[in-house]
Amino acid sequence: MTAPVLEVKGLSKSFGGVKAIRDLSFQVHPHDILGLIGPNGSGKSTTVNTLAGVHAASAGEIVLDGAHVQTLPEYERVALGLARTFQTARLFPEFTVREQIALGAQVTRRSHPLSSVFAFGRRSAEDEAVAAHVEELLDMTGLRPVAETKTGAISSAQQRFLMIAMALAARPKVVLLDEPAAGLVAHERKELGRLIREIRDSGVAVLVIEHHMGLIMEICTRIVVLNFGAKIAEGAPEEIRNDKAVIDAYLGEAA
Ligand SMILES: Nc1ncnc2c1ncn2[C@@H]1O[C@H](COP(=O)(O)OP(=O)(O)OP(=O)(O)O)[C@@H](O)[C@H]1O
Repeated sequence: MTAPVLEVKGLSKSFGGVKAIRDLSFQVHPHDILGLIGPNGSGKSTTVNTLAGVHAASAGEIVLDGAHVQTLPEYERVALGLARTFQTARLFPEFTVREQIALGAQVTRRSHPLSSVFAFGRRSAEDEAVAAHVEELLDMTGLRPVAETKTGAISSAQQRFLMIAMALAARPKVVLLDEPAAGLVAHERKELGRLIREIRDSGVAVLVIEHHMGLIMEICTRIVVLNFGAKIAEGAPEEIRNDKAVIDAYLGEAA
């Protein structure tokens, strides 16, 4: 088996007396779409925020492609290959979709973040490479028709796809998707499922938190289930669907 691209070992996070994550361990491999599910308040968001560096871990290790990152700030984790999306859109409404995606690439760049979009004199080879990647991402995420539209004027579904494009612009090894299907209707969810598989096929491992069980069961290679901050099950979608502890804690109500 290939080495994991992301390894979480004994991770814990407490907020005062609240133990939001308890001794959590799992691995994400390069070809994984790993689902992280569980009831409300089970610790999913805290896990993503602790992996991304928004919260400092109380204990445990986070190993990204062999490097311990648990003490690094958020932007350094992004630069090392851990990108994420957010539950709510964080966009500049006056930027066009193309400009906003280019902004997501800035962590990988030495020159001005928008020099691949605006003509600040001659473009460097780096600018050309970023601009070409932005064009690929416009096609991959289906945002090409709104490339010149301001982000404040696109639909909320398009904003969700845009956040994914921004995360991918940082050329991550792993992308953390935080409830990407929230607010999407059936055909948009189908498109999202296609995109997530394409992301994985392009060599970027995916960790996805999602409440929509249809999508999770359809796209995930493996699923980790949390309850009260602890892992109660891990396995393939079929195993999780039939796991008694998972049905009792979560699927009974979600199904
Ligand atoms: N900043 C915080 N300060 C104090 N407690 C927090 C904080 N963030 C989360 N918690 C607590 O940690 C526990 C886990 O919350 P978390 O938001 O991670 O769960 P979740 O599984 O993402 O829930 P949901 O599905 O509703 O988004 C909850 O008891 C929550 O109240």
